[in-house]
Amino acid sequence: MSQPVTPRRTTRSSAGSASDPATPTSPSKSRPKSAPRRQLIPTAAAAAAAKEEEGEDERSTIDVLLEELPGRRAQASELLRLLAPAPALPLLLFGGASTGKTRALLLALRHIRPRPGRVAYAALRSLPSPRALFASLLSQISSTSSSSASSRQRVPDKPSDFVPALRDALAGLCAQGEAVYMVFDNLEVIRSWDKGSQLLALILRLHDLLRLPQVVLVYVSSATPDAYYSMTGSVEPNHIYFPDYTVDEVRDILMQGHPNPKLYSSFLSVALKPLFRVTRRVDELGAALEPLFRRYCEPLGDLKAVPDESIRRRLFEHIQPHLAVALNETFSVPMRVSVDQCKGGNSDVKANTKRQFGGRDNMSTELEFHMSVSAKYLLLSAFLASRNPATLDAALFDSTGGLDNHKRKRKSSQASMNMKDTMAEEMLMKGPGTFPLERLLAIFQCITSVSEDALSDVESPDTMNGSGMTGLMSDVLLQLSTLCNSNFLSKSRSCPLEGSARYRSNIDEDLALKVARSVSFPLSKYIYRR
Ligand SMILES: Nc1ncnc2c1ncn2[C@@H]1O[C@H](COP(=O)(O)OP(=O)(O)OP(=O)(O)O)[C@@H](O)[C@H]1O
Repeated sequence: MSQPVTPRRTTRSSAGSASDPATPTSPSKSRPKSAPRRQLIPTAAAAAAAKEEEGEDERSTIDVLLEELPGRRAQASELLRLLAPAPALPLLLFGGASTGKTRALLLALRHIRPRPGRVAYAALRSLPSPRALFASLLSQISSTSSSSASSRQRVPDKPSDFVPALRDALAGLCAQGEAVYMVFDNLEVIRSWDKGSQLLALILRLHDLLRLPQVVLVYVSSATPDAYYSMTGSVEPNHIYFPDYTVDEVRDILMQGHPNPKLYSSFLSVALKPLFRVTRRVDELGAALEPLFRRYCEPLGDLKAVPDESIRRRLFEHIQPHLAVALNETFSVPMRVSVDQCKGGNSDVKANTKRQFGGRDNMSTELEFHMSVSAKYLLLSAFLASRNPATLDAALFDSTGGLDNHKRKRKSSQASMNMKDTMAEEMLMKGPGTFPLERLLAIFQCITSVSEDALSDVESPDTMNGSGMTGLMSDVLLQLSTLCNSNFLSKSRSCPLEGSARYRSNIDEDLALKVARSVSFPLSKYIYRR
């Protein structure tokens, strides 16, 4: 896969006459004026030189790093290039969930080998408040800083007090002249905090505010550089994009270090694609595939056996029904494990913090982890039924259940603008509408029939008989009552005229889009907009 490569920006060692980093606490006063700026961070350069001398060893550690990051070769090389020697600008790693940003960064830092205590890592998902963030960073820095005053200091409550406290704590470390890496992982979490936008702007301006060139700020986030830097007015950081993995990359990741690669590869050729349509997240896929692989191996006496064509066929037939069930089941990811493998150096600290992951974006995370595929489709159907006027159902779905763009276009061009405006206004005033069970089921059937049929890959061509869809429909009523109990839908009392209950969706468009994304359903095409 071709990856975008970020051109390297000026580094401190090459920056020459970049802005004066001197601060009251900086060692620059004692430095002879003629000293080149790169001497401020001699260890990075020295380490690089020492590493070069190591020759063979060095090459092999880079190879090891790249091997530990299948699908992220370009990003890993770029990380190494941009992290050492310490760059003049902050670095932003961005991309979707579970695209390996944290893993790549931790492995790269392990490779760079900053001295102990020279990485401060804030796992924002595990930090509940600004104060907890301040405390975490200050304690990590102060524990190694020689400044005894900074280790005794109070944890600031206000962001405005945090910056001087941080500078004070960092000054001790920077005086020793080496790079200090400060990482903010899952930066977007800050937005959800009280007055989060202000704090976020401040965190992103730390580079300007601290003016300590030895401090390398690394931001890890799902948001793009423009999203953050448009609000700070600061210079754009160096950035590295982590795109979603392709199915082949996920296969390489999952195959890593497997004791029986031939057997596992034949299993993945059957099981990975259908699950990949439900989620692209490596951690979720790993968790969902593990029990399936045990099932797959059941008919085998010897787990070390290399399966021939006839065994593969037998195993395929054995796993097929389990796969269909798994697609409709809960995904559960017990714990993030990547950082476990990043043992050694400073990454242990980070591993622990990362594993405490939980936190603030629970709602969407829980959804991704614990809602079955059919429940997701049902929720989407309910959202559409509440959101769209019933009169548009016929135009939105064709006779085979799909979205008939042509028909929809013709219809909408026939409808008068006035009618549309009134309808849209009414919808806005009334909020989400109620709908009967029959309409919900009709929409459910339509969208499940046109969605990228998640079950098609499970069925071999000669056994394709729609049994998967029957499975998807079979527990709909049960799912419906679960969704009502969990307050995603509400059920009103029976309508005196119709004599049956009506339902209403309680979720907003953002959440609906998130659910739709997780099953690759093009929801926005079905949402009525004026
Ligand atoms: N290239 C890879 N090789 C091996 N495992 C990987 C790779 N990429 C991701 N993973 C695994 O996927 C999970 C998530 O990875 P990681 O935490 O690095 O993603 P992330 O992009 O930081 O996610 P988020 O934005 O949600 O924090 C981890 O368990 C990690 O081990």
